[in-house]
Amino acid sequence: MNRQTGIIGYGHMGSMLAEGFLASGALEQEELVVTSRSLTAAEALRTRYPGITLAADNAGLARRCDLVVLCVRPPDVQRVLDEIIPALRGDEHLVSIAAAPDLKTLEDAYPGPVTRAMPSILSEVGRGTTLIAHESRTRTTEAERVERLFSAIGSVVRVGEENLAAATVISGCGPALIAAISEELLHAAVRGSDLTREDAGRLVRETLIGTAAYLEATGTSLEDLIRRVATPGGITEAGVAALQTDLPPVLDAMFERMLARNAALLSFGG
Ligand SMILES: NC(=O)C1=CN([C@@H]2O[C@H](COP(=O)(O)OP(=O)(O)OC[C@H]3O[C@@H](n4cnc5c(N)ncnc54)[C@H](O)[C@@H]3O)[C@@H](O)[C@H]2O)C=CC1
Ligand SMILES: O=C(O)[C@@H]1CCC=N1
Repeated sequence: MNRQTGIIGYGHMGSMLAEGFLASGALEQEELVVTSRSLTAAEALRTRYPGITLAADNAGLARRCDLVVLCVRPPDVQRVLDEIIPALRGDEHLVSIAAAPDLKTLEDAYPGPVTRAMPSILSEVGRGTTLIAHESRTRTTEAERVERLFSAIGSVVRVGEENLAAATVISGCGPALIAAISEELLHAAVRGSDLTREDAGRLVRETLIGTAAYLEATGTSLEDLIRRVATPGGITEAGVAALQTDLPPVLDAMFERMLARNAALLSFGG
């Protein structure tokens, strides 16, 4: 039986997964096949890992692999499925990392085992969580193989598909959300003081990195961290109180918009 793993779409995520699976040793070079609309970027990977295969097209990749990971954007998924399904026997494991379509659509399109995996860019540094939702046809051995693969680049959390969108907001989208909030802190400091953008930016970045390191090293909860920094009657307390009053409706609206966007992607089938 063919045991090669295929990655279709060598963009931000596809390249991160290919690099991570190879660097961690989760896949041997000979076990990986990659294809994409343009193979230029993947050719650089093959220079470093000469044993990998670059397939000329998606159907060619599908014919070689028993595990196929779709790493294209939601609007491109259907076209890729149309190309690969005729080339698959029907027992290969199809894994989609796209925000859409949902498992039901994938399951209706393809008779074999199907899984949705939602990685995070943080797996590029080994610190991301991949959310995994398997459909009912996926057998334990197949589920475990996929989870082992993604565990090599970070942690894996199984979620029911009904919670995948909400969990994606936190883990998959989270790095961008935290970066956007940090950027707003930077802008507020520049608007409200004589700090230069460069100085405020450096402080925000160091504080962000330091906060993550502190949480990790001490195991402190977010709530306790707030208590440790916010001296009673001090300046942090004033800022935290402002955030606790004004942020919940902002974040509720953000969450709602993100889930609505996710639902729209799902209803277009991508
Ligand atoms: N960027 C992120 O942090 C995350 C993205 N995702 C999902 O991952 C998927 C990919 O996202 P990115 O890597 O950010 O996008 P991207 O645009 O960087 O990469 C997509 C790649 O697919 C290739 N492609 C497009 N059509 C193709 C086709 N017909 N055949 C073969 N290759 C094709 C493109 O050339 C490109 O290299 C999306 O569906 C997204 O929902 C999931 C979790 C996190
Ligand atoms: O923004 C997106 O749609 C993708 C899914 C999770 C992170 N990036």
